[in-house]
Amino acid sequence: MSGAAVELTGLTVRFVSRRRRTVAVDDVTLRVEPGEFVAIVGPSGCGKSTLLRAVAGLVPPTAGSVTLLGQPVTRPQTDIGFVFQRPALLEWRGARKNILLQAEMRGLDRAWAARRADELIELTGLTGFERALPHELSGGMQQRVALCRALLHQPPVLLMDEPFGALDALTREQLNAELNRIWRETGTTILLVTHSIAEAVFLGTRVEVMSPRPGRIVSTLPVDLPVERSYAQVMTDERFDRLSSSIRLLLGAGANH
Ligand SMILES: Nc1ncnc2c1ncn2[C@@H]1O[C@H](COP(=O)(O)OP(=O)(O)OP(=O)(O)O)[C@@H](O)[C@H]1O
Repeated sequence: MSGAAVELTGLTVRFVSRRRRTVAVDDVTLRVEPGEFVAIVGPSGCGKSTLLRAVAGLVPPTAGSVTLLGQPVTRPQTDIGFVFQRPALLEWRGARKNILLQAEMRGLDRAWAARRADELIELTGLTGFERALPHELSGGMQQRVALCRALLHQPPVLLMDEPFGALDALTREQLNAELNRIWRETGTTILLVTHSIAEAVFLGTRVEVMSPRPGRIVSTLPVDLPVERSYAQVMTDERFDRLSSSIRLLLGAGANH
């Protein structure tokens, strides 16, 4: 079927080494429409990162298939954006130059890339810190730089693997609110892996809950909250409580197996 931003069909990923065989992802079928924000939660080691890596073409499926914008994924995908838990910035380059690295690697038009970098710097509140080196930036600001770098080439799909896991709770909330705005303003399709139930519900248009390894999708929960979200509003919304409790229950139930 065409039209999906990402489509996984019976995706299974098995790792085989001399010592062990691990089924990291087991028969996952998932369709993500353009513009959706899908949050993926699951117990540690259940295969969430492997699933994202399969979408990026960094891990080949053992069985099943992955398509990105209707095309089969058979090699590392260069059009997508990827944000990891650690920002992985070059220590000797300022914020703006770290963002522009993406343009240099892709040979993008320099004037276009410079304008785009400035837009993103403004969008993420980094104005005034363009020349600051990574060690002069807070963890939250470093992650903003990584986000700008991932968005520079206007990827249709952004993969995020626990991007705010290393940040303190307040910075995390602030970045969640910013990510909600960036997602709305750019229309990017986002797949986010997170350990935080609150983050998943706050950001997602739906939450996919995975089982302990071998990772399967045990439940899909649509998030029936307005597209534009503020923490203060969402945290007091009874739909947030209801969804969070359901997810907690599903994760707890899974842990007993
Ligand atoms: N390249 C690899 N080679 C062998 N085994 C791997 C490889 N990558 C992941 N695994 C194994 O696959 C399983 C799933 O790992 P993965 O990192 O996808 O889980 P996760 O849900 O993202 O974990 P966490 O939440 O702790 O980050 C783990 O048992 C892991 O040891």
